[in-house]
Amino acid sequence: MAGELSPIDKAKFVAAKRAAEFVEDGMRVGLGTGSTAAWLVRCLGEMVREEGLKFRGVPTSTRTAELAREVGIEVVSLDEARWLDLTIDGADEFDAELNLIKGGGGALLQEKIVATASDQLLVIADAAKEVEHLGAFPLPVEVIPFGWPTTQALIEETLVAMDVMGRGATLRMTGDRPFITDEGNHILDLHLGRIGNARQLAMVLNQIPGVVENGLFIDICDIVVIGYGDGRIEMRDINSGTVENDRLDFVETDNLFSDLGD
Ligand SMILES: O=C[C@H](O)[C@H](O)[C@H](O)COP(=O)(O)O
Repeated sequence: MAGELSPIDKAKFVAAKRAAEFVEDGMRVGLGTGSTAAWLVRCLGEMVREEGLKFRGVPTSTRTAELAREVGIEVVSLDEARWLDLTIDGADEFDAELNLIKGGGGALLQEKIVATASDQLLVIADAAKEVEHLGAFPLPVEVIPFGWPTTQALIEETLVAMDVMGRGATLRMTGDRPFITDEGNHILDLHLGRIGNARQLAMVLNQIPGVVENGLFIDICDIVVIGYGDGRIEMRDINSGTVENDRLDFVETDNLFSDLGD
């Protein structure tokens, strides 16, 4: 139950719980991927079951789609929804301007498409995800399997030319096989350390043949809801410049906590 959660899970949970309050009847909502987004999906499922909330969710991965259906959310595809009122998703890093690194779970492509098709992107994160400069978290780049070593070499040449080489790129693996995304692609993780000009890097990477998308989300996120292990929540809105502080008391919620992980 909530009392048994680690501080990091409590932080993710309170951020997710607060963000779920943004969802209103009739909305079309993008549902992110990852452990924090899984908390959100569980919270929304509870609101559907207990409070009769009626909304349609567009998942950003097969994992999220399965969980959303499991908890009772009406799932529709982006093709059906076309445009979304709101997307709520996690992030691997965010900076003061709410630029993000995403894709630690390999879902960056669908996440970026869904976020860009939304009126608002709200990111939920524990406080440890905030950074001064993006790049300590390896930057995921989705590449098509055909000729991926050549694509990797081109990316590394580009990084050298931009003076952001770090420790180069590695192919993401699952056991002894390359990781495969929902779109059938591979992921190269770029170990950069610090990204000076994230906007420029995001654009340059997508020019390289074989690159499908990169995990830099620049000027896409509107609001971040930051959770802390003691129940505190900080909400920053980049458009209005407002910062709100709140606190959430933990309650026993068997339905939410019976199935940890994502
Ligand atoms: O591909 C995965 C996503 O971008 C996730 O939202 C991101 O990796 C954060 O995941 P988590 O909430 O598990 O830290």
